[in-house]
Amino acid sequence: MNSSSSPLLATHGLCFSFGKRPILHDVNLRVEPGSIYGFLGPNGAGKSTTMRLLLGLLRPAAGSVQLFGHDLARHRVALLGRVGALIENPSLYDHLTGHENVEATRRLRGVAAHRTAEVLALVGLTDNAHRPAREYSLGMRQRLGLAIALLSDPDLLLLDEPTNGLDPNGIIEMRELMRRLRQEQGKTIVVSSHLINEIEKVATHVGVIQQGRLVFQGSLPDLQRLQTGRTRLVLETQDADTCRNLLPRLLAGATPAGPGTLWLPWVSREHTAEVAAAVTAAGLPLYGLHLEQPSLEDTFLHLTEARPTLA
Ligand SMILES: Nc1ncnc2c1ncn2[C@@H]1O[C@H](COP(=O)(O)OP(=O)(O)OP(=O)(O)O)[C@@H](O)[C@H]1O
Repeated sequence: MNSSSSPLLATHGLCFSFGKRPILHDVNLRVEPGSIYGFLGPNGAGKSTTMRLLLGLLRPAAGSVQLFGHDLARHRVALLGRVGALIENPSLYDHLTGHENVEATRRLRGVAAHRTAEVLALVGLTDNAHRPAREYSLGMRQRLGLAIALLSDPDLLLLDEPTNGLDPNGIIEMRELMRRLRQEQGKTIVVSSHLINEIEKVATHVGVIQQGRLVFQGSLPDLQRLQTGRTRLVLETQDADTCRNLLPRLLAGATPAGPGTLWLPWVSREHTAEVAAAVTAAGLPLYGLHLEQPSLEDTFLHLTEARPTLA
């Protein structure tokens, strides 16, 4: 991550507890301007709680939130004026049309009248703007919620699981919308999810939270490099234990993965050749030797299962 530019959003040692129960521990987020920051973590990891802290809806037990280089606690109103949020399902008036829903908030917030048509166009709802919201699909409701969040033309968008419950089409539309908002409107977006496969399609940067701790933060290529680093060599033989006992030095790092299967961390082509030669020389059958690269999802699960060391 480019550490020379100043982040648009940063948290410093953010801690939070619900009553006596600690929920977030020393979370240091860093979101660069113009990025789509995928905030990933399994259910209950603390994503929504973090989002609420970023919006000043909860007060940290320790640590601070900086938005646009300023302390949120000290300049709450001014800073949050530059943030749009979609937290949970948007609360809409079902009997009003999409257009009327946007208008209701626009008037309340004193935003210029031309913004209504603009935000409806941005989220692709112009053609359906005059239908009642109760006729909208979940995806359309989410986009209407986003339109409302965009009214004041915020620099930063905080979207908490915006694709939750959407059908595949709705997910694609939301993803394309996020991309467009970044590329054409210059928005910075923090989007939470529990699905790496979803986030890797849209995010430029990723933060992984597990049990209230940030266990990884970096660019998407950083995460992909971590995945490559977990490539393993799969050795198929008659009996994995015998093989390990006969070649203790060479197979010291091997993990049994089945009666006749060993996993080894991948080192090099030469090492692979050495393993093949040694197994054969020891008189053991070599049924197979191949490389296996874990999926990004495997790497994500590994991160969220392992204890934190990478943040
Ligand atoms: N109001 C509350 N009072 C007490 N505990 C809470 C409250 N809200 C959330 N929690 C607990 O805080 C932890 C973090 O919850 P949070 O909603 O932030 O997780 P999450 O990562 O957003 O997961 P999910 O996707 O399931 O919402 C969970 O263990 C949850 O049970």
